[in-house]
Amino acid sequence: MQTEVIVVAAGSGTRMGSAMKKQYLPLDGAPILVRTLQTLAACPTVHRIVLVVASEDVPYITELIEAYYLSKIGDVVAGGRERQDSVRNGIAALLHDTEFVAVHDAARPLVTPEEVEAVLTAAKMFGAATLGVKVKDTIKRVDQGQVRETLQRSDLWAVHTPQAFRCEWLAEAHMRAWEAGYTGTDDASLVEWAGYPVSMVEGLYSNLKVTTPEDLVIAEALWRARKEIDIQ
Ligand SMILES: Nc1ccn([C@@H]2O[C@H](COP(=O)(O)OP(=O)(O)OP(=O)(O)O)[C@@H](O)[C@H]2O)c(=O)n1
Ligand SMILES: C[C@](O)(CO)[C@H](O)COP(=O)(O)O
Repeated sequence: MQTEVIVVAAGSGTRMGSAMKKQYLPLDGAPILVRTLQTLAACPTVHRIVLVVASEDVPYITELIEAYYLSKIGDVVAGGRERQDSVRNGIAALLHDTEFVAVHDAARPLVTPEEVEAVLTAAKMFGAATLGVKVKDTIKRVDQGQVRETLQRSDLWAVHTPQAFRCEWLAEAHMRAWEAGYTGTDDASLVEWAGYPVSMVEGLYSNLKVTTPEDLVIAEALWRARKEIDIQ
């Protein structure tokens, strides 16, 4: 059963506000993207990785692949304007016999092989699955500075990546969304919109998305703490 992962790394990292794109900033001495790719390559059920990057970064990515001996990277393709466009370009580069595909943010370098395997296992059982965590804060819906509603926290999950799918479900959802002009901030929402069920797999709070400068400080601390535990 062929399984591929699309890693989306074509964002501009605007909210990080750094001179270098956030996916290339160092995390314990190596670029965030490299940390992410090394973890995915270490997963036994991942056969091949499709890496989506900004077209101007392709020469740098080629250097990174060589310098860090990155394995399982089958294709490097150009990203699009929005994340959804980048995933769609990644889908076009999947092999024809691939049955299951996971989509992962380059900006989530702290994902563990166990999380990747868990979400892939759930997708193989149910067709589509996402990692997520129960929200810890109380969430309110606010409009024009006014609280309109306090949501039932026990129903709410913060959604992470990877998200894994039967390949034809993801491809169909993306194609239909593109035709209909439907947009979503994650791939599961497109698959839900296309009418397919999506299972939730409980992940770790540590699988944060490095988005703003404080996330990088937290990610670095978590990474080092994990390394110390591994050494002991
Ligand atoms: N056009 C885009 C936009 C985003 N991404 C990727 O999607 C993931 C999640 O996106 P986000 O964290 O929002 O990254 P950016 O879009 O780079 O951040 P910002 O919104 O702050 O510019 C990242 O790995 C990012 O590189 C992508 O491949 N193509
Ligand atoms: C896919 C995602 O990481 C799930 O949390 C998130 O939705 C990406 O969001 P962004 O809009 O690209 O920041």
